[in-house]
Formats: sequence, C-alpha cells, structure tokens
Amino acid sequence: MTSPNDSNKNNNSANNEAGNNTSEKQNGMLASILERASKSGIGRKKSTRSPVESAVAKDMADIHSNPTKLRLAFLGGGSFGTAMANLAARNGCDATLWVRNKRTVKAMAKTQTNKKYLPGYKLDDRLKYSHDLAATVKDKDIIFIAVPGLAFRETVKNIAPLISGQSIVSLTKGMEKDTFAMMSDIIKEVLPEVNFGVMSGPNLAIEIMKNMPSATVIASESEPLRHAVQAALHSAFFRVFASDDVRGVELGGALKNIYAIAMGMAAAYEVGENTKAMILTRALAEMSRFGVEEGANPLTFLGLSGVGDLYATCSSELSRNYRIGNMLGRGMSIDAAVKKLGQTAEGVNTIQQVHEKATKAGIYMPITHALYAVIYEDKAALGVALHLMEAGFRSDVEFVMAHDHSNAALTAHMKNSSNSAKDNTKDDAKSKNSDADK
Ligand SMILES: NC(=O)C1=CN([C@@H]2O[C@H](COP(=O)(O)OP(=O)(O)OC[C@H]3O[C@@H](n4cnc5c(N)ncnc54)[C@H](OP(=O)(O)O)[C@@H]3O)[C@@H](O)[C@H]2O)C=CC1
Ligand SMILES: O=C(CO)COP(=O)(O)O
Repeated sequence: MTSPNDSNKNNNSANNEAGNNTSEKQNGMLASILERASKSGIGRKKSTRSPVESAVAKDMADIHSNPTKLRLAFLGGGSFGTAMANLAARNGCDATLWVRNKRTVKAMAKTQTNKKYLPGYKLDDRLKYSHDLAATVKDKDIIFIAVPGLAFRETVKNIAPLISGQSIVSLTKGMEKDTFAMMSDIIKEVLPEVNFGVMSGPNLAIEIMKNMPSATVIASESEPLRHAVQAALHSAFFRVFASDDVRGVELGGALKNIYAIAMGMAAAYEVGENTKAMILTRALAEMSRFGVEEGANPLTFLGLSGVGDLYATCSSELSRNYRIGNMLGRGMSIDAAVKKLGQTAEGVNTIQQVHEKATKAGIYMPITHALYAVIYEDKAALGVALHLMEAGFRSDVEFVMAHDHSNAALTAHMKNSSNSAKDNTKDDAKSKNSDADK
C-alpha cells in the first residue's frame, strides 16, 4: 500500500532523518488503517431520504457495509469544514469538528446544526464537536484544515507542537496575504516532515449538504494519504478523485475565485451567454498560463479542480465570490460587499496577490489585472471591459499554438496591459456607489 515516493519528497535536508522516520510511521499507519477499513463493518443509521438519496440508496448501502474507521479532525467550523466533517461522520469515520468559539461548539452539539453557516441542515448524530484543539488533533490519522487562507498559517503553527504522526489535508482555497504562499507551502514550511495533501473541486457546501451528487480531487504525493482521504469521504453522493499535481489542484481552487468575482460582476451587467462563455474560457486560459509558470501541469486545469470548480462558482449565486462580484457590479464598494457577505470570499485577497505576482513575473493575466483596476484602483468597469475587448490578436489555446510574439503592437500591449487599464476613467458602476453601499 505504501509508495516509494511518499517518505521524502516533502522533507528538507535538516529534517531528513526525523522526517523519514515520521513519514515511514505515517505510511505504515495509513496502510494499516486502509487494511482495517476493508475488513471492518459498521452499520448506517436510517434517516429520511431525499429523492436523490433514495435513487442511490443501494450504492450507499454497499459503501456503508464496508466503512473506514479513520480518526479524523476537521479544523474550522464554517460551511465547508462542517460539510466535510459531516460527510466523514456519515461514512462511519470517527470525525471531530474543531470550532474556535466555545459557545458555538455547545450550540452545535446541542442542536446538531451549524446555525451560522449552514442553517437548517441537520448534521449526522455521530459527528463530534470540540473547542479543545489539542484533544481534537491528538491521535488522529488525518487533520483536515478548513479555515480561511488568512488564518491558515496561524492554525498550522498552533497544531505544530501537537503533531506526532498525523497527515494534514488543506481544504482551503486561498493564498496568504503578501507572501503569495499557497496552503501547501505553509504546511511544508512549518511542518516539513509531515505528509500532506490538498483537496479541491466544485464543492458548493450547501449542495453537498443537500446530497446533490458532487465530486472533488485529493492531490498528494503520498499514495496512502490519497487512498485514505478517498476512503474517508467517498460516497455515492461525493466522489473523490485522485491527483499527484498538488500545485495544479491547489491553484485551480484558488484562482477560480478571481473569475467567479468577474462573472458575478458580468451578471450584474446582464451579459449574454456568449459573453459568459468567453469569460469562462479566457479565465481557464489565464489560470493554466499562470499555473504553468508556477510549476503546475496545464492538463490539471481540465479536471474537476480547474474547469469543474470554475464552472460551478462562475454560474452559481451560492458562490460567495460570485456574490461579491455581483454586488460590485451593482455599484457597491468592495468593503461594503465584503461586510454584507459576512463569510469567506478568498478571491478578494487572491486578486491582489495574483495581480502583484503576475505583474512582477510578466505573466499575461488581463482579466485579473482588469478586476484589480476596477476594485482597487477605482477604474470604471465598463471602460476596463471595453479595453479588454480591444486587446490584440491572441491564439486560442496557447498550449496548442503559441502566441505570435513577433506582433510588436501585441507585445507592447501585453507588457502594458495592467498599466493601460489604469487609464480608463470612472463610469456608471462607481457612480452608483454611494446608493448601493447604504
Ligand atoms: N463553502 C464552500 O462551499 C467551500 C469553501 N471552501 C474553502 O474552505 C475555506 C473555508 O471556507 P468556509 O468554510 O466556506 O468559510 P466560512 O466563511 O463559512 O467560515 C469560516 C470559518 O473559519 C473560522 N475562522 C476564521 N478565522 C479563524 C481563525 N483564525 N482560527 C480558527 N477559525 C477561524 C470562522 O470562525 P468564526 O465563525 O468564529 O469567525 C468560521 O468557522 C475557504 O478557503 C474556502 O474557499 C472550499 C470548498 C467549498
Ligand atoms: O469553492 C467553492 C465551491 O467549489 C465555494 O466557492 P465560494 O467560496 O465562492 O463560495
């Protein structure tokens, strides 16, 4: 069950020996858990089923006649941490959800609902809740982290002294402020000897709570960890696919938030389907271009964590990033939109990080630069959009046919794309600000 690649890819030289031992321990442990899982049997409690549930009841019965008894911690009591912890508990895992607010923990344990983030959805009665981080993390097989990107480093640092052999999986789709670190970078930096993975895909939490069939991707260099996450979360409602392109999967989840904001904004202007299709596909081109520069495999962006998540968040008002864009498109300021949302919208920070990084590295990211100009430089949305449409000739899929850089005008445009967006003047969207912000 173990893979020869698992132990060392993530270790730095200073920690090699200790790291090897820890990784071997982890791999052995995960392999034995998976073996135990395939032999064990735990029944599933009966519950009222939705039509979708009934249709897949037989598959569920098969899966639940052979569940895993993995011990799992989920850190972060927002909509996604709760939804994933609930799936794991329903699969028969020993799942504990850690929430930072003591009163929230009490209320969740009492009502078996997450009133603030997932009101109205009853959680599995086997799910445990805790405010005690050390007790939650101790003796677990896998720790899933689902806090916002801006709180990720702090969370990893808090659990660092408590790590003995646990693996870590990031569910977070953000980037660290000012450092451009992805969550996997933070894990590697703070806990260099630990096995880790990232999970990402089109996973709107409310749809998962409604048992609407969904799928995701677990990306890790560790094969046992990939298998363990699949065993823990996979069900007839939720398919867990595997990848070893950690960078690509993680970037797909983070970058699509930028374009969900763009699409929400476009929807406010009542654009047509052709326009939406153009934004979606050029977003994919931009994401994969950036991904390749960052060491990702461009083909990963054709998978669930790329085009899959891009589609889900760019077409649904359930996406908080889409809603932010929509509010901006209706003339609200970014601060007012964030306040009104009251939940995590990673794209707000990601636009800034990617704009900066792409500008420094000379990566052509016209949609990101345009959004940055509208949101952070107070430029007119319509003027910026028009400017995007006037950009020079490009090839459709640059991995099929490279751009013709001999076109001097085009090259000049590419170099100045972010700066020239700044020259547009303020128009209707911003003029609506004062009204919409109220
Ligand atoms: N919701 C979704 O559909 C999906 C979300 N994701 C990703 O999951 C991550 C979390 O998002 P989501 O669950 O939706 O966020 P929510 O906005 O629903 O909730 C955020 C949660 O994180 C907690 N939190 C905030 N700061 C800290 C901190 N410093 N330490 C501990 N806990 C903290 C909040 O606690 P409090 O209430 O006390 O403020 C709250 O419980 C994001 O990166 C998101 O992109 C991924 C897939 C789907
Ligand atoms: O990532 C998500 C769905 O896959 C959730 O998107 P939002 O964070 O925009 O709500």
